[in-house]
Amino acid sequence: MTVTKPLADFYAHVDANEAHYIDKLREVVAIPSVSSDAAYRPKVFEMGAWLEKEMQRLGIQTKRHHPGKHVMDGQELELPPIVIGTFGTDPKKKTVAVYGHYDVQPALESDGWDSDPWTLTMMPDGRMVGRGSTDDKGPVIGWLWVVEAHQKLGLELPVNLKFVFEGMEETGSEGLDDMIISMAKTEFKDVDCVCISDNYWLGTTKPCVTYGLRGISYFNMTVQGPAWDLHSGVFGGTTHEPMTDLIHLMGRLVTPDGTILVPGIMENVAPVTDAELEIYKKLDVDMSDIEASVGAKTLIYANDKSKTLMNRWRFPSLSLHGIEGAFYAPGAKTVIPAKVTGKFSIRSVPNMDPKEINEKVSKYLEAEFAKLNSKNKFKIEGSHGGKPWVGDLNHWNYVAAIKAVEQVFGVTPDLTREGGSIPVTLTFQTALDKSVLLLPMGRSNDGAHSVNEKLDKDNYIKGIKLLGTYLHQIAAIAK
Ligand SMILES: NCC(=O)N[C@@H](Cc1c[nH]cn1)C(=O)O
Ligand SMILES: [Zn+2]
Ligand SMILES: [Zn+2]
Repeated sequence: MTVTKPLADFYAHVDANEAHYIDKLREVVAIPSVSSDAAYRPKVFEMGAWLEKEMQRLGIQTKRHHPGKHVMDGQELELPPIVIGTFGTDPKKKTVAVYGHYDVQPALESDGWDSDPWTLTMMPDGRMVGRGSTDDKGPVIGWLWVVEAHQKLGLELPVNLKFVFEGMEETGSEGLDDMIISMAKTEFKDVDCVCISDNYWLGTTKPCVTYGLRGISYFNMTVQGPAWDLHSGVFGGTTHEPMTDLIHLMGRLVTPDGTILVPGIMENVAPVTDAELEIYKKLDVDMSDIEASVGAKTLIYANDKSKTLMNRWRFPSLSLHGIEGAFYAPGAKTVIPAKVTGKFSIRSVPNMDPKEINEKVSKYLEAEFAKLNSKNKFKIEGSHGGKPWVGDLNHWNYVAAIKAVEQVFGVTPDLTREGGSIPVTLTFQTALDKSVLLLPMGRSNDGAHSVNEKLDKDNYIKGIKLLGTYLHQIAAIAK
């Protein structure tokens, strides 16, 4: 594919500024903007302020939207600002809305990291290791470098941009949906399409364009018994133990082969069509890549690529995440915890309704708890959620993204769905009535949410080129 002079200049500039982009990634990784932990909330604000300052330096007009307060860990906390940026308002140009998040998942070196999660560590093979490198700080700042490169080159950006960067994505995107809905006819009235770079390639070598996400319904169930923690030598065998009840209930949610045991949960999942089966058979995925991302030979359908991808993308799954209040430190403390909270989530797919999921899960667990004849107290609560999303692959937004991948990488991208959730995606699509697509920067083995999260240098640099090329393609196609 021929590359126009402005894009050739843009690519050369991006290559020449690699060290600057890496320095900036180092700066943002060093801000532990963990949204799920009250103790880190000032750091989330610091990261929002960093972005705002950087955007202002580039001449992007910024506004802060304050979603208000929420309660976390028993504390009332200010929600971090949603940073809205406007770059260009030329009515002759298309306006592309770009969404990303500046919060990250928690990370402790003791979880098994090989280096400090908050120090970007450059590996000889090109991996840049650090929390948030791929999810989602690398892609978020990548958009800024597209603007910066055009400015430095004196090149006009062929589209207007509307940035939406939030600091609560990893913890339920509180306040974001309401903001987008309320500003659909004002702030976002000129938006023509939406692009989100916050997911991963299917494998490690071929880029993709993504048109679907699963939804999520996250639950906390609490069993409370004794007024305080007890000595198991004194009270073991004489009192109902919260942990025993909880483990029983957690074991009633899902089988080891992933079958969800909540009655009726699969009712609304559309049956797989023959046409769909064909799509999955044709997908070019290497099972060993998926196995390598797991880091062990534990795949349920190790020899069946279609089943593996369908269970990731188009069937629901239920995962058990943790138990708050349980003893988990090294050593042998003989405690009976007084109160424990089990955390689990269901990834949902089209036609499943979050309200119905909540009702079915609550009714089932309450009935299962009643069967235990325990004198402990039980409570089940839905904490946060989001609906699944599927986009229209035939829209010009997708044509532009596919062409951009072909131009930068010389291959036609995989067209993928994704098992993770970005609740705002569907909100953008429905509230603005515009096409939304996902254009990822990172690879399948980046380890988002896991230990040793990384972004490969090559993906970062080519990713910046990809995001810029996509904007040029939008301008060229959508005239
Ligand atoms: N990169 C998207 C992502 O990681 N999304 C999270 C969203 C979420 C929901 N609850 C907690 N985090 C995901 O887990 O899919
Ligand atoms: Zn993310
Ligand atoms: Zn994430």
